[in-house]
Amino acid sequence: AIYTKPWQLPRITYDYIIVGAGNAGNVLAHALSANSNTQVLVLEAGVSDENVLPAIAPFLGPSLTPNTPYDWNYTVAAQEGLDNRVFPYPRGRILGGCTTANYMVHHYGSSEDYDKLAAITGDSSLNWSNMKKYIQLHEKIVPPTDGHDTTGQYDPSLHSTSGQVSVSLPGNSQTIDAKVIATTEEYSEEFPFNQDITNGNVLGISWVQASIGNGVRSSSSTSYLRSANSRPNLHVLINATVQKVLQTGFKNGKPLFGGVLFQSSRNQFFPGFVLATKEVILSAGSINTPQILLLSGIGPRAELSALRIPTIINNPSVGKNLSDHVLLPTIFNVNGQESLDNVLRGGAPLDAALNQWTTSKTGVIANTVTNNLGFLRIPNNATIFSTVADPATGPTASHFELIFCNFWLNPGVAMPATGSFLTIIAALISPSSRGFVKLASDDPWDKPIIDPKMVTTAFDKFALREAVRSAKRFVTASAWDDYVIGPYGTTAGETDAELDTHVRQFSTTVFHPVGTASMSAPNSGWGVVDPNFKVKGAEGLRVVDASVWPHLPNAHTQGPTYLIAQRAAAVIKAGL
Ligand SMILES: Cc1cc2nc3c(=O)[nH]c(=O)nc-3n(C[C@H](O)[C@H](O)[C@H](O)COP(=O)(O)OP(=O)(O)OC[C@H]3O[C@@H](n4cnc5c(N)ncnc54)[C@H](O)[C@@H]3O)c2cc1C
Repeated sequence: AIYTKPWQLPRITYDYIIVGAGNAGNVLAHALSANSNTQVLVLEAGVSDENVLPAIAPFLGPSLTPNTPYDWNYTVAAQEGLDNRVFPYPRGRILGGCTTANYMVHHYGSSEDYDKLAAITGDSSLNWSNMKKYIQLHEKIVPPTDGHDTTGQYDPSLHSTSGQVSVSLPGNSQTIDAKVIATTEEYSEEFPFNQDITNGNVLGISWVQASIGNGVRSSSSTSYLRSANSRPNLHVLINATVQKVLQTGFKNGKPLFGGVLFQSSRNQFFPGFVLATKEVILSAGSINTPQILLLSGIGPRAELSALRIPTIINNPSVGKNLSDHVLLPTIFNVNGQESLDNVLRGGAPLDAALNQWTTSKTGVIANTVTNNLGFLRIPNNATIFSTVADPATGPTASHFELIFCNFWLNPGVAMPATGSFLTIIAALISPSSRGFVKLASDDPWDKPIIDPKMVTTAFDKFALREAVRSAKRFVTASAWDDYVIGPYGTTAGETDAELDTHVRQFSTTVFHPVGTASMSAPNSGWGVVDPNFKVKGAEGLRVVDASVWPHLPNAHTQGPTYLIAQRAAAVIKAGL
């Protein structure tokens, strides 16, 4: 059941307490409560997702963030690599977490992302050949809402029809789709068609798979949580912001964390207190998980002491190693009225689209923001590799991604009042820049300092320049001849200096932070959790969310987080 007030909770002692009903947290809630003798509590800071229209209607999803009641409303520290700009850093604060607030692109990444994780941790069960089996438990592939023939657009043999989260091909075809696919035929060497990246090879241009079923969003809340919610042994408390985990004793000579303090609001005088007899599991995401660890006295001693927080476990890695995919719009002026810009400008076209979705769950609103994307590599003989090591997770992993959007998309920059646009987002997939999350104070209600240090390395600058050049080459294929008029604004830059200016002025985030509670080998000198997700130096405490990825996967991060959470559920159930 879902409770809204702390005093409604039927118990104060549970077997497992999960912090965060997000992407990973709801997978664990579903898996651990499957045993009716196991008492499970989930504490979620955010609000209910019920009847929140933009959380249901896919194309409205981007309006859930930034700066709304459903967002943690973070901003990044001034980014020195980006002209010291400050911009929003959205995170879902709602049942389902980021899976309720995200843009629904859904896939798992490169086999090399998992094989590298296995190599780093020394645990072969994290390699792709083992991890891909969790797709069966996780995913339920369903037909697109427009019912079109998907033959050749994906490989059914790689997918599951019996899991929890609905996944589908685009449900609303667009004018640019055929041009993208025609380009993969004309320029098949540089931009090959890849039928389905679920096979672990991401390189090439593909049809998007999205966490959408029957024209509505499928989140960890509408799937995993909803299907477990009637179990009497699963309690979920929303509006409950965890302040810290508490040491309740010692076990095996290590501090044991068996208690959790939470508040409904900053003004609540007595915090709520609950106890876990087995484990506390932090699934609060890449920003809030390190925040809670630090507030609990687990982190770099010098940083904690400066804020008068007693250090229980001195671990310099907590909050460090933050990395994120960089989002850089490359925008083109295009002919005609068939882009979606008129829908986005509101008025009659938007009303008609909303009406169609309300009555039939079809049309523009039933779809996410893109129908095609591609993962690409910088050539092996590129000059940059004579001075820096390749940061990709492997030789068949990518350096950048192109995402094709049939409209103006430039976060934080208002769209022009007239005109039609094509945006090819160039996303940096293998950044070598690393940043951090740290506390601003010892007050759990103060926002942490988030500094991803975007585009602060020579590789990242090089890769983004090449990504823009790649996007511009893409639209020189003949399919675009009568459509693309030319690059808009600073997308037109040709020289390195011009493109660097474009990068500094318009780069933001694809919202994929990872690494702040990195997984590493049990006895390595860095990292926060071991390969079984246990916090190093602690008893009774695990971290299971995107923060454990030591490197960014070649994917939008919900799919890899779902697989990691499935793995964690198996590990916990096996008593590892
Ligand atoms: C705007 C946006 C668009 C995105 N688009 C995509 C996309 O198209 N495809 C894709 O694959 N990925 C996308 N992502 C990223 C992806 O959704 C996330 O990386 C992933 O879901 C993170 O999972 P998580 O379990 O680590 O954290 P989350 O899903 O964020 O879950 C953390 C949960 O913990 C709760 N919480 C945090 N602190 C506390 C506390 N102190 N007490 C109690 N509860 C707490 C949060 O409210 C949240 O519900 C997007 C993200 C955003 C924000």
